[in-house]
Amino acid sequence: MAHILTVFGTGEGQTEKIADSITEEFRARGHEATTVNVAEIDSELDIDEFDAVLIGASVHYGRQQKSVRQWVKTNRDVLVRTPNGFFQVSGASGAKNDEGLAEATGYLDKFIDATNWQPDRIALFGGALRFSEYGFLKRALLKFIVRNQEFETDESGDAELTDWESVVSFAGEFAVFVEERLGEAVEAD
Ligand SMILES: Cc1cc2nc3c(=O)[nH]c(=O)nc-3n(C[C@H](O)[C@H](O)[C@H](O)COP(=O)(O)O)c2cc1C
Repeated sequence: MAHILTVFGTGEGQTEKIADSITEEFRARGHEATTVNVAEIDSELDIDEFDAVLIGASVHYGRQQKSVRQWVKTNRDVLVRTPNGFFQVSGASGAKNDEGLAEATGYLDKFIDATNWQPDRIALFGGALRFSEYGFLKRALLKFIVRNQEFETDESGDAELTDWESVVSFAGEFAVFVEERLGEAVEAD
């Protein structure tokens, strides 16, 4: 059994929902999982005590949370010698076309450049567009950002672009990668 740390940044909670789903899958596979919001992280948390580290961040105005970038930079030395992964949540990844993928990959490349960290495993997930919960300015800006995107909305005009099956399968693949790196065989339930 591995102890996997997941650290995530979130603006409106979608990345937390995704981190929770990943955590559930780690536990279902017999691993211990600790999941923390980077904004609430305990300064005493010692990442050396974990067997693997997964980082998650969402994209707002073209960038991931500064606090996530900062945390990665601070912990980079330990991170690179621990099995690690990164998942990014964005509106662009919810677009099922090449432009969306190119945009999401562009955000990721900037993150890798800024942190000087090349994650072992990477996933790009679509986020959620909760227009009904934003104020006027935020709603207008987000509508502009996703203007070329097609998506289905619910009765309040919101859209969840997250493919939950991909989230669970990434969690499973990451768990297997960690097991292999640790040379352990963990029996799935
Ligand atoms: C103010 C705002 C700005 C956003 N900017 C972008 C953006 O530049 N590119 C993009 O692909 N998605 C953008 N999004 C979509 C978010 O990535 C998406 O809503 C995601 O689910 C947010 O995750 P979170 O709730 O964990 O913060 C933006 C969303 C908001 C609310």
